[in-house]
Amino acid sequence: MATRIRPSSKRCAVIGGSGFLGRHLVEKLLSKGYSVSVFDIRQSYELPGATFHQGDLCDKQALLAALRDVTLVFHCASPAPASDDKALFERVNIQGTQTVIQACTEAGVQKMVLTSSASVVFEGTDIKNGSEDLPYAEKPIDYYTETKIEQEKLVLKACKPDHSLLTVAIRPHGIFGPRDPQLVPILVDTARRGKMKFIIGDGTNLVDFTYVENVVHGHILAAESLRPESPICGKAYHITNDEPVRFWDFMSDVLVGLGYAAPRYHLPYSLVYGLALLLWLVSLLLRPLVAFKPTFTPMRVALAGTHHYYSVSRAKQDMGYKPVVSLKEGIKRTVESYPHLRHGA
Ligand SMILES: NC(=O)C1=CN([C@@H]2O[C@H](COP(=O)(O)OP(=O)(O)OC[C@H]3O[C@@H](n4cnc5c(N)ncnc54)[C@H](O)[C@@H]3O)[C@@H](O)[C@H]2O)C=CC1
Ligand SMILES: CC(C)CCC[C@@H](C)[C@H]1CC[C@H]2C3=C(CC[C@]12C)[C@@]1(C)CCC(=O)C[C@@H]1CC3
Repeated sequence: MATRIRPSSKRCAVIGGSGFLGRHLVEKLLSKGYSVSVFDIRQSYELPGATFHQGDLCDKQALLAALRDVTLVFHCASPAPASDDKALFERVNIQGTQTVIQACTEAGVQKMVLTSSASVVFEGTDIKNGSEDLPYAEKPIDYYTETKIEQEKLVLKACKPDHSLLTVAIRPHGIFGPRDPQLVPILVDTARRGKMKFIIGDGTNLVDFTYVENVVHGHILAAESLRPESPICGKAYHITNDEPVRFWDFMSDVLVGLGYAAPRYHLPYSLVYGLALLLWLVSLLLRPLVAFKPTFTPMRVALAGTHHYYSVSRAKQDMGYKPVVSLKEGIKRTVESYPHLRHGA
């Protein structure tokens, strides 16, 4: 009689593994002895121990090929928030995530860890030490957030009481670190265009920025804690640096570290928000004729001018989470990793 080989519990898949967070996750998993199947619409690197599967996560057959013998799936794929493309967000984050869940079920995957976002509860107004009990945003600040909410609901609902599939969602906030394609490059681009002179509001608003290795650590802890009897099944967890910082101090540290001047002049929050909203509406109306993307979108202004930091007590209690890299060290490593973005480079 043929014996069925049990898939190894150290064989996992990272959907979105070519991205910023995905690649850091793949590297850490490999260093911990996992073998990794990387699934993404693009291949951005090669690594021993990682097998690449290029495909769209909306394509179940392509996913099934990548999930063969896999027991654990990390789903960290999403279109970039800056794409501002409603149809794309819906197709990838909602329908695509449904397809990922179906593929996991058909392939016999036992555990799934979703990268959600702390922004699923953010409506553009202050959140101070917010817990996971806050309700989902009724008026999310953009399409990206709207679809991240639906995505998280789908994944948490897919957690099966018969334990055939266990799921958990990680909600990071403001991820930064080497190879980040968003935060530092946008900041530097804005500074190079002479637009980082202003502080939106009084500059005292506290925000979470999370070093990428802490986000990776939270994901792996969640995966390794996900067992039928575990309290984390079907739940969402904030993962941050647990060191809320003034938004404008963080921006200034990165800018000054790279040789640029820190912003100095204050502008009233409501004025900048109103202007950003107006500009966004104009860009929407003109979209068929000219494509221009404002730097100061209403979403970025809201993120830059309000308090939004989150409690990680639940992750500490249920999975023993503790950040592994401090904010200061994270900023240092990040600044050092971008020599080409230094002033004058
Ligand atoms: N960067 C941040 O500050 C935060 C990010 N997140 C979440 O973390 C996750 C990872 O984000 P990042 O690494 O920053 O983004 P990223 O853009 O670097 O990575 C996303 C990856 O998903 C892939 N992808 C997109 N559509 C796909 C599709 N249809 N099929 C297969 N692959 C597809 C992309 O090619 C890319 O490699 C996302 O789910 C994002 O929503 C959550 C909170 C904060
Ligand atoms: C032009 C400046 C006012 C701001 C430049 C920095 C911003 C590009 C970033 C500051 C906070 C970041 C952030 C995200 C993207 C990059 C920033 C807006 C997210 C929207 C990424 C996706 C998420 O899930 C939430 C993040 C919140 C913080």
